[in-house]
Amino acid sequence: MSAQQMLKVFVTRRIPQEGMKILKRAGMCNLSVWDSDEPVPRAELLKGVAGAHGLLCLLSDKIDVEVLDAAGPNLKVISTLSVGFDHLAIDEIKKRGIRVGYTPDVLTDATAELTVALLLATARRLPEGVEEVKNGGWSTWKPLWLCGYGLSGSTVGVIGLGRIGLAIARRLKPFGVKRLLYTGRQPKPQAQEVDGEYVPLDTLVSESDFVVVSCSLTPDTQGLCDKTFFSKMKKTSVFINTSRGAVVNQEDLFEALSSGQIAAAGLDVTTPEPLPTNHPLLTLKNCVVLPHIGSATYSTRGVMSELTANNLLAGLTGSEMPSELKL
Ligand SMILES: O=CC(=O)O
Repeated sequence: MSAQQMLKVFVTRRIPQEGMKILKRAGMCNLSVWDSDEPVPRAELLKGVAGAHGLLCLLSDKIDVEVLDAAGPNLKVISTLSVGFDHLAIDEIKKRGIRVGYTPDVLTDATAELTVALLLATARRLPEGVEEVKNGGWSTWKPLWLCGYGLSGSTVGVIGLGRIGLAIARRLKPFGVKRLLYTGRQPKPQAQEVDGEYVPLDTLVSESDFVVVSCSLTPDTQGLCDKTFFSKMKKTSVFINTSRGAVVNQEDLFEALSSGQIAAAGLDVTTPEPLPTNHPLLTLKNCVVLPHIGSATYSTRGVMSELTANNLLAGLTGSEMPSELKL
């Protein structure tokens, strides 16, 4: 391709080299990269995207009308290095005939694994235990010290039995889970594999010992876990969220945790991200907060970046994408 024919692509962050290699090797992109581990400032995003044919972005980049306008009519494809797409103004993107690539499947195992790790860490109070060892709080073996809750014989409720929800359920069942409840828009045939019982949300919330949120963020799920939701949970139950922070009303969660309405919470996602270090949730021993690392294994992030690059190239050439979001 001649220099004039090269297609302009803006990449909003330094991404794993696997993906960059694919983009460079394709020889059709005039690449402009925000070459940093930190998010691109809004002004730089608006500047960088101007005239672009392709945009490779992250879940922390809000791609709204302003960005689409700044890009202008050349923009053919947006490829996000994430399975979630709540950061994209989908209606507007669709209206403009822009295609969207995303990264389902390749991060399912890593995210499910992290969810299990967070659930166990929260339920068995691992961060508190580690802290006590370091600060001298470990005086002797005590029968009731640092007791938590176990999965064996428990009821687990999964909100959203999609790819990741099912992968979480599959991993939790062998711990001796007695009942596996789930909710969602409709019953899923694949729930059979984990003996999943499709129940109304209220039943799931009130009967589960562990409530695991694994749904996508939509207008229907925004703020779903609020005061009323937490008031229906058992006092001994544990709440886990590895989907999106905005599914939870954090003030109501703080109240539920600090009043003893629920036993504990483990969050890999918050609003905002990062959660300010003076946030009330961080003062609670029964709240374990992780910095949105669900898919963070070296290999998963490598494969995600490859898929993101291949989606982008397919969008630029008008061919079939490995993972296109149906708009
Ligand atoms: O949250 C992570 C993702 O959407 O990929």
